[in-house]
Amino acid sequence: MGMRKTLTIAGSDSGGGAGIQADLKTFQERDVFGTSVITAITAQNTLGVHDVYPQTVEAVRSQLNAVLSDIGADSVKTGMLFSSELIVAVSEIIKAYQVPNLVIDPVMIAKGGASLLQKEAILALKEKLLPIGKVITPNLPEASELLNGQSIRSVDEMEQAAKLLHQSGAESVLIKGGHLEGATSIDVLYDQGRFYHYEAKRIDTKHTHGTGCTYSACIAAELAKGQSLPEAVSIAKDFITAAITHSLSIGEGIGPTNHAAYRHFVSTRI
Ligand SMILES: Nc1ncnc2c1ncn2[C@@H]1O[C@H](COP(=O)(O)OP(=O)(O)O)[C@@H](O)[C@H]1O
Ligand SMILES: Cc1ncc(COP(=O)(O)O)c(N)n1
Repeated sequence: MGMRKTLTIAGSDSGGGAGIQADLKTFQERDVFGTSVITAITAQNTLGVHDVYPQTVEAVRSQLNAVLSDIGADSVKTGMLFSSELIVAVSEIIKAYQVPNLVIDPVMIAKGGASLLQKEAILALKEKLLPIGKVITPNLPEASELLNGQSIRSVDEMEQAAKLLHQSGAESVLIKGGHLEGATSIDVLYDQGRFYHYEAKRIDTKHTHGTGCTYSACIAAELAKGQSLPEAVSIAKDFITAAITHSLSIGEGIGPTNHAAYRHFVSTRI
């Protein structure tokens, strides 16, 4: 059958820990062939985002057509999409090529506080992208934002929020609990009318740059290889937990996760 292919549509992180760079490193680790469409170039390091240079709609369309007209994709993930015009263009092309297994990571704000999605683009994300996705993977602030500011402070509230996001058009919803407190970090998946919990020991580290990107990239890679969504999330949870456990103290700020850690796997799941 040949190698499975996964496409990332995201922003470039010059610091190498998040965005396109995290995605391609993850695809390589998970044994899928990675392709990329760059929506924006960020000048970024572990201390924060210096500048954002969004690409034109034409540049994004052209990259998408180049990849999909020839190579194709068994799955795709979206990360930083920046504006509603880019979201509309990406949605139209994914739909036209009938690309399967769309994983939407609704990236909004970088850990240092820089905006990676314009406020007015949230509506386009909800109306155009959400309905064609297989799964959306918000962290807690992103899930709140998608639900018009509703607060989410517990696993019960994560379940309610996941159901609400499903009702608003997402096929399946994975809410990540990294921003909660407690001895463990719990993610909640709502898929086909069922809830799944993914729990791992909370690791005491500040080096979590690129966790969300890496997690969603791994889910997309596993879907490309034919795993069911609950199984893909389970593998990705192990992958991200190992990557955080062995995260890297690179730079002066929030260092990146270690994409190679899963290869030297240490079981950290509960
Ligand atoms: N300190 C931590 N220890 C263990 N797992 C974590 C930690 N922080 C985040 N995670 C996990 O990393 C993944 C990304 O979560 P999160 O930090 O919520 O997303 P984002 O990077 O999009 O803000 C989730 O599986 C979450 O549970
Ligand atoms: C280009 C780009 N995309 C996404 C993120 C978010 O990263 P995280 O996974 O830490 O939320 C980032 N900092 N830069």
